[in-house]
Amino acid sequence: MAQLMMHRDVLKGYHKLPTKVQKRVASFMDRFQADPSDPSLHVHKLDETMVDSKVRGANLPDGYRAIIIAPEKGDTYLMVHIDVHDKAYAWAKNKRFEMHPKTGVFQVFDVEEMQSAVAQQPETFSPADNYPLSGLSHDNLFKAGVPEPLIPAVKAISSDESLEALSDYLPKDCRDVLMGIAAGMTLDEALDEMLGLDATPAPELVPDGPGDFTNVAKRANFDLVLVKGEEHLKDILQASLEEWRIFLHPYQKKLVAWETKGPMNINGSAGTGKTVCLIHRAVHLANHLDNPKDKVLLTTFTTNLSITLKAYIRQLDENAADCIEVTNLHALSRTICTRSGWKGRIGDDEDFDSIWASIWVNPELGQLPMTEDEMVNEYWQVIDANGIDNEEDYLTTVRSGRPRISRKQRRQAWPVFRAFQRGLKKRNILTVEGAVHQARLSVEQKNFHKYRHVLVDETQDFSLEALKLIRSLCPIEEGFSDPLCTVGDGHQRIYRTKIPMSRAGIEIRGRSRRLKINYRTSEQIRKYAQAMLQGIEIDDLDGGQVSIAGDHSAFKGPEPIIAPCKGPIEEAKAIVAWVQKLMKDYGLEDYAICITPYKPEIVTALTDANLSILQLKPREVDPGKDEPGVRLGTIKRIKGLEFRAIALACADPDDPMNSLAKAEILDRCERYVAATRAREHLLVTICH
Ligand SMILES: Nc1ncnc2c1ncn2[C@@H]1O[C@H](COP(=O)(O)OP(=O)(O)OP(=O)(O)O)[C@@H](O)[C@H]1O
Repeated sequence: MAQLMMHRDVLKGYHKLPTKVQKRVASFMDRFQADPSDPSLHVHKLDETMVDSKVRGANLPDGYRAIIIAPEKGDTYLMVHIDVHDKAYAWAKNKRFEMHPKTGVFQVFDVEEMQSAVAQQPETFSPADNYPLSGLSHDNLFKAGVPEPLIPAVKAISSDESLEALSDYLPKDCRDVLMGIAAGMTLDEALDEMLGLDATPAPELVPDGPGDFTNVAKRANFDLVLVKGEEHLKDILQASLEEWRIFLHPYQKKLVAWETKGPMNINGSAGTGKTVCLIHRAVHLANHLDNPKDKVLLTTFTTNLSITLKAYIRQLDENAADCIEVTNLHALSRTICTRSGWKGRIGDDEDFDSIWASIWVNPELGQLPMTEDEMVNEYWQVIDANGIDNEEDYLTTVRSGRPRISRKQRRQAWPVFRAFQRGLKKRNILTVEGAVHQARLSVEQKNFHKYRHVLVDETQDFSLEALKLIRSLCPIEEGFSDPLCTVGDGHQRIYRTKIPMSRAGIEIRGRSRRLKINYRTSEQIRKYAQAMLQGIEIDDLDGGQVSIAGDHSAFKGPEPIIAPCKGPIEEAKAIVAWVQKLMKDYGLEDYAICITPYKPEIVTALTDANLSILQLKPREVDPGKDEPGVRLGTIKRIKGLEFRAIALACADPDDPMNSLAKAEILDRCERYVAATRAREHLLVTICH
């Protein structure tokens, strides 16, 4: 029986096709797979007009045509395009559709188009000295996945500008590998890190010639999915096509199924598909559980993200979802404490203020080594965050990122901290971190079970205690495979200073991998956001530094707009004008636009302009297209969300955006997080 694979672009454009065409394509699937030569399907050769003789046309209603690529070997066919007759054939005319004989990746390319792009390169692109791509031989370019007919054109690339300009004409796999090499990787490193491919792929992964599409699904495939029939097509398309469910990058696929003996880590800048990887991995592990009683834990730092993940897991695989517990760290800690017999509650600011107040008025309070405010800060940042409950641990703890204090000062401070902890105990309350600490002790004392697999998102924001809790919940001592997978990004740490995972006994050395292709944000916004953190050493979550070499976005877009404004009224006006332009000129819906942080002047100006608004509340899901309104949210609230357009309202003279070099690292990272929520459009208002 024949197989029919569909291209990502066909599926992406499916809902825009006339209903009659959609219906015919759906019924076509089953009939074609039963007999591709069935004359009622009207599939015909187009030899004379097409550069590639494998191209076939299939008649659809209303003058539409599907472009189908027939194999030269095997019986796997590819449906790669649908449009009205003339447009469909014009699209296919000069293209070639081939499996790369070395990398085994399916590629679509147009030699003529590439050659004319090379000829039209501006003279301002002067060749760089010792440009890494210039040194590559014909054979190595072929090994890098460049299609043979494009090699002469690629040999003409001699600067980053030229690579960037020609990247739109290269198949994306070889674009990614070439970008890796241009950023300083060796060819083998680039194949591994940009594509997830071994330098010498296993023989079964290499096609038997460029026209052999057999086993495409098992290879490093970006864009093709095997559609088993009409029902399967419906399932793939659901309400709208969610590309992340169907089309993983080959490197993401590799990480999803990577079998490890110990904890593994995935890092990558914002928007590189870490969470997508984690969701797929959770489902993959749930589908391979040996014991039906075993459970997978998927946890996050923020409540908002855990709500989103729960929905995504169900969307991906209903059955697997039953074996996956999705919860955020604090809810998890509370559950463990309660199930282990604790009957208290988590305190709030009022409780804590009243305990501190009782300490400051105690006549026996000795001399303080710092101000009261500094003492309170020290408690939350050091004692609470590290789960310290005795003086010796406080004297020896590493206080990274905190102002220096002597051992004598620590000794003087400890009785105050002990008094605070006694105050908590007397009232039978825990701090949030205290609950994490109690939870860890409960698990270590075997009052709560371990999970078969644990997966963690937003690990960069976990405290040492939280990391220790995670460590205690996964079966590392038992020697089970894939005990823990952590995901995080040092660029996005907005709650605390860095803590190497090894300090919590989580050893990821040799099992840490980095994703480099940004799917969310245009290249222009990615570069702008990255520059906001220039000069800051970004860690790999384990005490090392990350390299952003080779990082790039999957698509391009307009440059971010920087608007200097004199005061909040002018800022609000600039934002309203920008929102109106996006809606009028780019057809953006109001719910696809978000303003952060927001101020009363902005709310008034939007309302006066008859624009509806929706304030994003903590712990409530963004209703998306179901509820209109320009979104307004704090930076912390919009972490984990994404929008087609973001306005970062930073015109207040005190906003860190106006003096980035002097700003606190956490503030800079917050602004990085906000900017990278934007897919296509970014407006930044700054102080004039
Ligand atoms: N293989 C893929 N194909 C298409 N889209 C993808 C793919 N992987 C991820 N995406 C999309 O890219 C966006 C970012 O993905 P994701 O949230 O997983 O990234 P992330 O690295 O976790 O981001 P952040 O750290 O900023 O939260 C999402 O819209 C997601 O659907």
